[in-house]
Amino acid sequence: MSNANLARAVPSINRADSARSAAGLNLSRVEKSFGPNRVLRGIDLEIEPGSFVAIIGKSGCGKSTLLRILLGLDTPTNGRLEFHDGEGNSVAPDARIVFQEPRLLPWANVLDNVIVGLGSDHQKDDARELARQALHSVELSAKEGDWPSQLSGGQRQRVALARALVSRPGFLALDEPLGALDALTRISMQRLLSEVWRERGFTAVLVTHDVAEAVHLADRVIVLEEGRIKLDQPVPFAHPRRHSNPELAEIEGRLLAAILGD
Ligand SMILES: Nc1ncnc2c1ncn2[C@@H]1O[C@H](COP(=O)(O)OP(=O)(O)OP(=O)(O)O)[C@@H](O)[C@H]1O
Repeated sequence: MSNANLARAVPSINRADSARSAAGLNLSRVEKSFGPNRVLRGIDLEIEPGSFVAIIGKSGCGKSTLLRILLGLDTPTNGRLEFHDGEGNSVAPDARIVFQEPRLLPWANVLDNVIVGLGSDHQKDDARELARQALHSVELSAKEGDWPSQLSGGQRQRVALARALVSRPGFLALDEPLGALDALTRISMQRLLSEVWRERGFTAVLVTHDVAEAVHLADRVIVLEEGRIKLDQPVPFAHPRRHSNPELAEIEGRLLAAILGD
């Protein structure tokens, strides 16, 4: 069973309405240079629809550059990438991103901040309903009328997650989304992120510096080194995962050794 199918086999959460829109992605010999600086040096990567992939590696190895290319925010110098539906059909990119900083509008309340994620082509009532569903997914329904300044850091980041999810994207990029949170909030956000991913069924690509977080959330962890894939490590365990699982710790050790070159 593939990792994505293994995740889908978890019975407790219904993915039915969302898995149909999950997008897969193929990258073929993707390279990126900034002047003489060769940042990505030939990335071949297949990401299955509905899977959760984490990208880790030392600072400056090209993680954010790769994520920007996946999202179409930057173009590769060479190579190609293609979103697909898992059945051989190309699909238009339908991707959203969550950054380390929540980037909320300070003059809009929580509900309106989430509605922003829909763009302008929705009826008002429809938009409010979709935003309420997204807030429910991140367990923030009670705060819909609050201002961003009234929220904790973790709550602000949950609003940012709801804003990214409100349009039900098939592909979600996460660029260190939990990096600014304290350790305990971070752990509870990891649990929430895992639940939301299983509930909504999008494809997730997470850039993180936290190896334990990568192993806790992802089906597969990619170690980048100097713009190349050094290790492509499956994490073949069903969700939800316990942080204390010794098998996860073993994979974590393997990943750390790859990053540090031990
Ligand atoms: N717009 C840009 N113009 C020039 N160089 C860039 C640009 N964006 C990234 N780089 C360079 O690309 C390299 C990789 O940067 P990137 O942000 O992808 O690394 P990273 O692995 O995400 O690092 P970190 O973990 O520190 O966030 C760095 O040498 C950086 O200076």
